[in-house]
Amino acid sequence: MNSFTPATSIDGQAPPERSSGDEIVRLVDVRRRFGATPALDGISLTARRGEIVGIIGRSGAGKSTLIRCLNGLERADSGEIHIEGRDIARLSEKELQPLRRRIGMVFQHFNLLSSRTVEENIALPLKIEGVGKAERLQRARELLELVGLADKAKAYPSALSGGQKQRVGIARALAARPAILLSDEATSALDPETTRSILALLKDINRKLGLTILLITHEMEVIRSIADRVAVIDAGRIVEEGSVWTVFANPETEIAASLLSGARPQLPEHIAARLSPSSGTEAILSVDLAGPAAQGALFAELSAALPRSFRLVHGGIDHIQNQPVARFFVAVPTRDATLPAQVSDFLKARSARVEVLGYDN
Ligand SMILES: Nc1ncnc2c1ncn2[C@@H]1O[C@H](COP(=O)(O)OP(=O)(O)OP(=O)(O)O)[C@@H](O)[C@H]1O
Repeated sequence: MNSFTPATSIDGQAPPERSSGDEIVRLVDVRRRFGATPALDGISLTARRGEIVGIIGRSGAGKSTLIRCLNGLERADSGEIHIEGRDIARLSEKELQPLRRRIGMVFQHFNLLSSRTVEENIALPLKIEGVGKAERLQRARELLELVGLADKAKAYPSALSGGQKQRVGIARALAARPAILLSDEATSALDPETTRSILALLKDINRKLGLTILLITHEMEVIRSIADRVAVIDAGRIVEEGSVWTVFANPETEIAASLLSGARPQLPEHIAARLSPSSGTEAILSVDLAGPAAQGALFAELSAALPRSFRLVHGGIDHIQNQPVARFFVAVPTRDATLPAQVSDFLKARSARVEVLGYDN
């Protein structure tokens, strides 16, 4: 794990406290159309200071358009885009410049300049701002320390691994002390282990600097690891939004459930393939539980109340944002035709979501 200098040595101040009115980003009914395609079809979203908000959607959902509207590279057709209280939709190109510096961008393919050293890459945004050489190199060294690459200041990007390049990309994004870090698929080009270390770095930076992070991704695992809140975007609309653990526990839309499919237990394929919709010796039930409901001895109680009423087929308990999120698949014998309904009623009375998926023999 990397060692970090405290926030005070980076920004000269402690991370700010989060309060309910502390909105850094506020989008109100943002629309952007390309010909007949509504790329953004009325997006409303907020991010508070110090919050990590994940925005997830499939290819073509509107994520890139949303990013370009947020950083002022694209103009929305209508709606409001407030960054730290200022509506950028109403600003001229000149007025936009200083506001753009409030948003640090981290890219999927790092976008480092191969002809510049690591410290020069990090210092570049400050050079463009006219900051003196000594000051910007000092800042670059602080940031290299923060991202765990103090020994790579004089290296060129070609000598770095993908994970190290992304650390440099993150350091560069922080150079101008932004209020928001906009991460555009920052881990999509990295292997799983490097992904974990980059996500851990983003989380540490978020905690230590109190930085707001917007995490744009198509991977639920990324959201699961570090986001506080998630917004699911589809066809230019936010179709679902909530704290990460509640969306994982109870996805309300098909698109969210489908994006989640790799990140939570599914009925094994070979069992799913042979299920009959109407009859069999066992009913196969999915059982979803989360939060306080997942903390009790549910299956022990079920066993005591209805002996030999089920067997566990698959599943487990995850912990997301320190909340238990459980998903099990159970097989209930149908020799007593009322047993599946009895089991289902017992579990539902204890706040489980239960669905009969089909019948097996
Ligand atoms: N410049 C453009 N001209 C025409 N259509 C566009 C343009 N930019 C985006 N679109 C369309 O708008 C919709 C949203 O595209 P966008 O690139 O924002 O999606 P995305 O979620 O970022 O997808 P991906 O993950 O593949 O990058 C798509 O239907 C896309 O074809």
